[in-house]
Amino acid sequence: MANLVIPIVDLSPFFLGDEDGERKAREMINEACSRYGFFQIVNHGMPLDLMSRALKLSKAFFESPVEEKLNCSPLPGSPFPAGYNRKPNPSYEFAEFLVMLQPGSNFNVFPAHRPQLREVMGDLFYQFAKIGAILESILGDSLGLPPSTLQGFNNDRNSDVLTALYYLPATEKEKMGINSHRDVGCITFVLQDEVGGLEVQNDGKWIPVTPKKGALVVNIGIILQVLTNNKYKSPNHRVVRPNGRSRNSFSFFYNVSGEKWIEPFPHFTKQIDQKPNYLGFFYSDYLQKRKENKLKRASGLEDDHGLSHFSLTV
Ligand SMILES: O=C(O)CCC(=O)C(=O)O
Ligand SMILES: [Fe+2]
Repeated sequence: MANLVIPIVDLSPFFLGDEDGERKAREMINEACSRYGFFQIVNHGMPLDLMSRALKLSKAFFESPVEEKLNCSPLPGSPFPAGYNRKPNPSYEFAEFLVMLQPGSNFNVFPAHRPQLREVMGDLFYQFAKIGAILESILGDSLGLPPSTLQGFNNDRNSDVLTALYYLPATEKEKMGINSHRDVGCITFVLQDEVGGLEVQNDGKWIPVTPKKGALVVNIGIILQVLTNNKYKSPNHRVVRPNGRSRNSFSFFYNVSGEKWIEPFPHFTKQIDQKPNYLGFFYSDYLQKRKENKLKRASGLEDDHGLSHFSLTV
């Protein structure tokens, strides 16, 4: 059986105004989102030296003494765990992460004597948000939506989140970095180092998302799956920790705000005579359901990512 490979899409036609190239890239993206919900992009506009500097600086932070890292613990009263977090050990998964909200948020916590890390994450945040806007417009066109439909819907950038992640090498007993999950939000971008370990589920099989220098991984979030009435998939993915090496990565969640009402766009329901697969819901209600389900998962009960609560088809 042929090995399944997550497609790599060259975005340069969109910067060069090459219409034929744009059309081909859109077709590839449309196919990738319908089939896998995952693809990689190259020539996306993010400076390559920023990408490698960011990976280097975050690795140095995670490899610093634990007291230094704990000094960056989330502030009391923070609505979101901005700052340094680690999963309790032993746990069913293992990763350490540093969460950043919008640059300028009073809840952001960075190591005081690593100003370069703050700066590089600020730059990364800005670049990811820029690519998010570009990609959102490309996705809207791939989906055949009227211009600016997605941008008009998702026009508040205050809920975007950047996370630096660090995975220790696998041990004899444990090799899961992040368990199988689907991402919240609209679009997730991942910048991974060269080590590997990210996998996406397709037809019950786990497919590696092989690192490619200079590439960013794009992953469809649950909200886009609902808005497109399942035309685009938000797939399960996980990180398996490598043997003998640590791994580091960044994820950027191009999110929607909690007050947003989410329901399938009419373009994918009544305009094409299809029944909606989901009830409408406020995004914050979905996040609450997801949290409850995560607690169930931690205690070994089944997890359904909170979405089945709003599903009309299961
Ligand atoms: O570290 C990675 O490659 C991906 C992490 C991930 O899936 C997430 O942050 O949601
Ligand atoms: Fe994820």
